Amino acid sequence: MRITIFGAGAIGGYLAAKLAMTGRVDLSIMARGAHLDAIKAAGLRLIEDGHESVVSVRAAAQAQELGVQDYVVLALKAHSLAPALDQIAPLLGEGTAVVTMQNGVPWWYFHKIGGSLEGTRLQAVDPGGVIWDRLGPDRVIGSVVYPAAEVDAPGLVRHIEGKRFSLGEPSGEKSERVTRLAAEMVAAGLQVPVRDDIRSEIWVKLWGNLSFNPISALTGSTLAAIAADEATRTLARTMMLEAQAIGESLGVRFPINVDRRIKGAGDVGEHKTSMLQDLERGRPMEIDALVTAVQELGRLTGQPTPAIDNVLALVRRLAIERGCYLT
Ligand SMILES: NC(=O)C1=CN([C@@H]2O[C@H](COP(=O)(O)OP(=O)(O)OC[C@H]3O[C@@H](n4cnc5c(N)ncnc54)[C@H](OP(=O)(O)O)[C@@H]3O)[C@@H](O)[C@H]2O)C=CC1
Ligand SMILES: CC(C)(CO)C(=O)C(=O)O
Repeated sequence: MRITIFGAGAIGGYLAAKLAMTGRVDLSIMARGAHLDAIKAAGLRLIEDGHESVVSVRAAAQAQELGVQDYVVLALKAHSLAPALDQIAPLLGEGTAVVTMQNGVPWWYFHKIGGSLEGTRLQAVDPGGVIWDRLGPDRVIGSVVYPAAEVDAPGLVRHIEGKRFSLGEPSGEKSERVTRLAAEMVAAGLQVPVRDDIRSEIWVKLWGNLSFNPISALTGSTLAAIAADEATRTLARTMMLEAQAIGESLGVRFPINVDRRIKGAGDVGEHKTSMLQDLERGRPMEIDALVTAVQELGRLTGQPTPAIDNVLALVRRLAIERGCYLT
């Protein structure tokens, strides 16, 4: 099985190291800059459970060096995907599956959903529909990423916690391609449930991200602090209820209530969200996939989003001022 992980940063690097350790798959990664140089020179290093491992993995800057794959795992930040399309193209053959491992609303959301919105392209995550046109939604396997990881230094990934990567076809079908990939990831020690309704799980993760992430970036607060402060907790809750109405109007089943989801986010503790970390490091923030896309879904479904609109206006402005917003 030929697998390329495109964007082997925190999550892609963690997954690559775990898969490489099994020796069961023909694995490659696409990386760039000092990270690529370090992996080529000394292997991919992973710190997990206090133990450092080094794995040898084929690493490339140009997809032509790797050729057509069975699976391409996209572990880029959402805003990095459109600029990478030319680089991804040589990896794709007729039967190549593409696994999208991004937080937020995925660009393929309205593929095989049925109903009047079938085939709708989301401008917030796929301006002009170029990702849809170039990758093709039929290739897609969706996912929800639960592990937390960071790149500590070029070539060095630190796993923080979590081993679950849920997978699911947009159609809900338990296809051979999704079950085969899940089996390889399970063999690598990961927890990989195959879902028949991946969109509902995307929403539960998104629920926290669309509210806690921008509030944390605006306030500099951790998840625990936002959940403990009555005013910020109420703001997060209001945003989440707006999002829940949108999701439910799209047929999503929320398996838990909003207060349980807030408690779950708060229980993560004194942890800075990825959006706050990106702001502090001067890196592009995933605002459009996590927040703007939800606003767009609100417009599409006729659901009002006043709290989301206000927080989005502020966090986008902050990101522009700090040079952390990619348009
Ligand atoms: N980190 C985490 O704990 C979690 C992350 N997620 C989600 O997973 C996704 C990935 O996040 P994360 O792993 O943190 O992101 P990272 O920034 O750590 O990794 C992305 C990697 O892709 C590389 N990249 C981007 N464009 C290209 C390109 N054209 N060619 C080669 N390499 C490229 C980046 O390089 P460069 O650094 O040079 O830009 C970087 O190494 C995001 O959607 C995130 O929200 C979800 C759950 C937890
Ligand atoms: C920690 C968490 C769950 C915040 O909602 C997250 O996914 C992120 O930081 O992006």
